[in-house]
Amino acid sequence: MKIAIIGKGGVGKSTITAMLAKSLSKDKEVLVIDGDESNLTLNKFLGIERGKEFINYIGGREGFKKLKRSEKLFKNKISLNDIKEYLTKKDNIYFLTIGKIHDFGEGCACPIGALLKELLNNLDFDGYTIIDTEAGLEHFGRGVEESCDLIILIVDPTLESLNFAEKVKDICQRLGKNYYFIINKADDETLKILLDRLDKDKILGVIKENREIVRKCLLGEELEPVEEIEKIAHFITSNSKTIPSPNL
Ligand SMILES: Nc1ncnc2c1ncn2[C@@H]1O[C@H](COP(=O)(O)OP(=O)(O)OP(=O)(O)O)[C@@H](O)[C@H]1O
Repeated sequence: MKIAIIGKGGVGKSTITAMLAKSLSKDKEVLVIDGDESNLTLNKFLGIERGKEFINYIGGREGFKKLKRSEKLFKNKISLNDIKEYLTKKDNIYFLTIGKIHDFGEGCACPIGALLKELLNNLDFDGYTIIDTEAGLEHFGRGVEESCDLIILIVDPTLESLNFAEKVKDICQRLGKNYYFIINKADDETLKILLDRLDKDKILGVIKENREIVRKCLLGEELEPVEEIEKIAHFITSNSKTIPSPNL
């Protein structure tokens, strides 16, 4: 099962990816894919070393430029064994980083998005794959979610997140993709407003504003799943073959 974690900048995508991965890994192996070209914290939240960037598999940016437009990046299915030199692992969790922007004038993130999409389309892995996407909606434009089974939008208490939720609902319904929201960082007052504005049957869970998460994130420490994440993971594991479809 492939799960894309999406949302505007800073809503808690990496935080929730890490906690959800830990929780789901009690059920099956998990592959966490860092598809965000700028953020360098996800592996820390998982307590895993960062491995070699997967973009090197196709010869880096230079290799990507040499590919013909119509050329498929992968001719066959890709197993974890095929890409093992790029993976790091701890307990039941594998970690893969697609690529990062390292330098001024290096170029856009298109190769990273294209590689991620092709990898997901060809991935042969029986566990849970969780993709921490870059902030914003560009990944939809690139078709990264093409092969994802579930899209989880992280919503924080901002108007921008609510607008984002409308757009995601519209795109997912047109694509026939299963989508849910997780509300993050809300307090009692803002939660009431969010619950009023979002489709209730699409809310997977609510993670309240949590000072311990703030402290651990600031220190770059490993995160342990909060109770609400355990409940969300339980919902996913017990519905993994039949996650209810959106009302199209
Ligand atoms: N439940 C929470 N309560 C309070 N603060 C939180 C919570 N979840 C996340 N945060 C704070 O939000 C910050 C940003 O989280 P995170 O890096 O996961 O966001 P992101 O959406 O992945 O960001 P980016 O868009 O930059 O990739 C964290 O460093 C943490 O301080």
